Amino acid sequence: MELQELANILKTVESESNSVNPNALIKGISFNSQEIQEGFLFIAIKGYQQDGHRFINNAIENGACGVIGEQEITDLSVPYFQVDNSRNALSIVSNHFYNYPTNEKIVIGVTGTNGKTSTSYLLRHILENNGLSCAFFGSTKNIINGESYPTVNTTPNLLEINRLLAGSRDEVVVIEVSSHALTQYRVEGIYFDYALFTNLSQDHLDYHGSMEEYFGAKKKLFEMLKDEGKAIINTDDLWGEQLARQLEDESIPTLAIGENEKCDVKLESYTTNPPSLQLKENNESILIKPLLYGLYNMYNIAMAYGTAKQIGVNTKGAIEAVQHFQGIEGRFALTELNNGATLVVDYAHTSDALMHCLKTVRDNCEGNLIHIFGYRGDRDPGKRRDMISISSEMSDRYILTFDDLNSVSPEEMKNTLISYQERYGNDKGIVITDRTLAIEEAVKMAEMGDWIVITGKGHEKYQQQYHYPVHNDEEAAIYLTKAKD
Ligand SMILES: CC(=O)N[C@H]1[C@@H](OP(=O)(O)OP(=O)(O)OC[C@H]2O[C@@H](n3ccc(=O)[nH]c3=O)[C@H](O)[C@@H]2O)O[C@H](CO)[C@@H](O)[C@@H]1O[C@H](C)C(=O)N[C@@H](C)C(=O)N[C@H](CCC(=O)O)C(=O)O
Ligand SMILES: Nc1ncnc2c1ncn2[C@@H]1O[C@H](COP(=O)(O)OP(=O)(O)OP(=O)(O)O)[C@@H](O)[C@H]1O
Repeated sequence: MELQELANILKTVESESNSVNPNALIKGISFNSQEIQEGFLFIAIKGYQQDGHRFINNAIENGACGVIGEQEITDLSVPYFQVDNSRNALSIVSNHFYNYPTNEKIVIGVTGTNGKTSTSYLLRHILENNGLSCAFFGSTKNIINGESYPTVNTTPNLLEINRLLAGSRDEVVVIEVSSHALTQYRVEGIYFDYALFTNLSQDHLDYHGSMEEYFGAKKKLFEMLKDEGKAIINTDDLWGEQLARQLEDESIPTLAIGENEKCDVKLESYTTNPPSLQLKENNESILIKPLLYGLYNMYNIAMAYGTAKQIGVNTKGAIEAVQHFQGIEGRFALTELNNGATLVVDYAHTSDALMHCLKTVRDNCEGNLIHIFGYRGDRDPGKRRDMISISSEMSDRYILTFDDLNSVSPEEMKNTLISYQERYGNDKGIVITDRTLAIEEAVKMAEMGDWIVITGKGHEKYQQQYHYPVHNDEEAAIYLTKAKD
């Protein structure tokens, strides 16, 4: 891509500059001045922490051959292109630079508050087991040509997506699409073949302001469907039902998943212990015996199954694949501990997910349920009261502890935990701020047949250092039960 093409691509004009070579070939793109190399294009983004426009000179010193930004700037030594929205420009330019790699693939976006990762993994597993290679972008990792790559965000920006997809031989790409990504134009310019909506419940209101705005952000995904694309919606969720109605008004084809008789894939019945799911599709009854626990996973399965069928997977192949799916790291991950207790490590960090997780444990646990959880620093405080209410109601004992503190000081989070316990907790609960000491206490309390449930971090490594030298919840519980012997 040549520098002089940019004005056309971005529908803007180049500002006056002393530039020597407007025909220069752009060798790479970055929105981080520190990653700029000779011949790269720098895109200045006004972020939430810093303003990228402040780093334009730094980018030029590092070799930028051109700059895109939102501010009016006239005196740069390289061509400058002023745009209304730099994040959108990043998507537009990266699509041109990499020659629209998503155009070659069946593109599936999965959104919703909970269940994006679970549904996406299930779907990828069904497709891969039925001969369709599938790239994946999500909160745990990205997968291209079967190779895993680390990720910072649930949804990377289009520059990163395109960079990885440029070398992809996969026929399908499944992308977990967060509401942040939709408001930050991270997937702008992708046209989706299928867009999935799992559910919506309170989260991220610190960012979106209200549930209506949060829903509005999620809805953007369905405006990005191809003309022949299809929405796949859990209509048992109230927001899902609303979305389906709106899309019907807009004549966007929808596949409804739920318990209602009118649903295209109907959840006829299910048992959670042992797990089994009876679906009805085109008057045909389909029995699936998955390895996954929890009613919520029956919905995740129905969503993934319905999508795979749309893509052309046959019923038998889809059922077989679901039945062999082993689960996902950090999502209702079960371990039998040395002391005879069962450990569940789960990523639940909303009140809805917590309710589903603890309900699933209750369905399976005959002994006591000991729950350990915390509140993540810098994340929506509006969900905290419901989280403690659910835990204090559904568990036999609970321990409030640290989750990632992010920018919050240990003292402040300690006071928050004590205050929530005093105001909304009950006498089943205690506060032990050090997460590993909290797990040690739970291990001491637990007897044969009890379940210890640790939520919030799932597969993730600890951000802070704790008393015991372990890196995640599962490791901590195993280490501490061994230590108890
Ligand atoms: C609050 C937020 O969403 N931040 C996202 C945003 O970063 P930002 O633009 O605010 O970054 P910034 O630090 O202010 O920097 C502004 C600009 O200056 C540039 N800079 C900075 C320093 C320098 O020396 N030179 C330079 O050029 C930076 O590269 C950047 O372009 O854009 C980045 C690139 O796309 C994201 O990686 C980053 O996600 C951060 C890591 C994050 O934690 N986001 C969370 C809230 C998030 O997006 N979560 C959702 C999942 C939610 C869910 O659970 O469902 C997700 O999709 O991950
Ligand atoms: N369909 C669902 N409905 C409600 N809760 C769910 C559902 N699926 C999963 N959960 C709960 O939410 C937790 C996170 O699941 P998952 O990682 O699939 O969601 P996610 O939407 O990808 O979350 P995040 O965006 O935070 O990564 C699970 O560990 C489980 O407790």
